Amino acid sequence: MHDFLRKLPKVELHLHIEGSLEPELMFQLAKRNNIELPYATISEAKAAYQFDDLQGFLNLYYLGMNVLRTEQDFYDLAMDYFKRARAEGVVHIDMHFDPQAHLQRDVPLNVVMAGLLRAKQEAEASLDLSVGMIMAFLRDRPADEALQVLEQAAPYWQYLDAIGLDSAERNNPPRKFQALFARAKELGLVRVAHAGEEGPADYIAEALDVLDVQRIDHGVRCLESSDVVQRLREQQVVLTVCPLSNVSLKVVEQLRDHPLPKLLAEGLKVTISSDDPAYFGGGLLTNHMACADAFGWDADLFCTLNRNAIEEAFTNEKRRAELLLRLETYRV
Ligand code: HPA
Ligand SMILES: [Zn+2]
Repeated sequence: MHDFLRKLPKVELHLHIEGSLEPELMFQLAKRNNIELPYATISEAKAAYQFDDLQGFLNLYYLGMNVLRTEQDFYDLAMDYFKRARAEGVVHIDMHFDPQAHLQRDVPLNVVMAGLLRAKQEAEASLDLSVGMIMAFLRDRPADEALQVLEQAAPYWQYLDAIGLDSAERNNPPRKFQALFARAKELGLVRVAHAGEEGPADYIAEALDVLDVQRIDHGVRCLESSDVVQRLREQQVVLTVCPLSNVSLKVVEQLRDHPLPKLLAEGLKVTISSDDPAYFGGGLLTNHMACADAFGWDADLFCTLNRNAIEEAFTNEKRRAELLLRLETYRV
């Protein structure tokens, strides 16, 4: 099965590019930019990646990205991940990025966008990898700051596939960002949001009702409400489930306890993603392999999960048709 999964054309809809920053690159960029790291060695950094919850992870995630300063840094960050993912058989990535986390450190939006867009264009031209762009807003920051950043991003609206909502979920309900999401809708931007990772099932319903999102990132806690499950099933709202992330952040104790089999049994539109691969023990292939080991899934199921992801990916219809064909050809 592992060999099948390695070659399977895989698509991930939920990846934070800043969470793909491997300690090796973090050390290189720290040196290049003359920045002191809180870790003496690469192995010390890796050893620190033990989390009790989402907040524990976010603290190190925001610390790590402090090495990102120049356009070249953002290009290197993204291209490093794109090459690694492509070598693992990934053919499309919808990439979240967190402008507020960089603006707070006085890294301007044009630096972030120029680096990421250059990497995207190069990946699409030369790596046979398509990339969607999701500008994410930090839900533990003020709502009016998010609105200002969206307005400030006007020159880049044309390059965005969607806006997203991430960071600390508890006590930051979707409704806090009603105005932001209404503005994004007015601009014709697609909307997605993290909901039901650490927050309750209510937040999933609220993200659908108040933010009018097209996707739910994570969403695993939907199982706590049969109403929410029914709704997700009826509307076939895609869930971007991140198995190894959920284990690392103790949403579940171990992968065998993960609700993925239940989500599938409920008839939900499930996909698999890596979330923050540098922090959670591996990329999309590793997540697939871990699920194969934990749940004994067959090839058909993995094809279905990736077909779901292709159907929902932020790409053009030509690329979508090409990826669907490639998946079907691989299956037989
Ligand atoms: O898993 C996550 N959840 C919420 N916010 C995040 N920002 C990066 N990764 C995550
Ligand atoms: Zn996430």
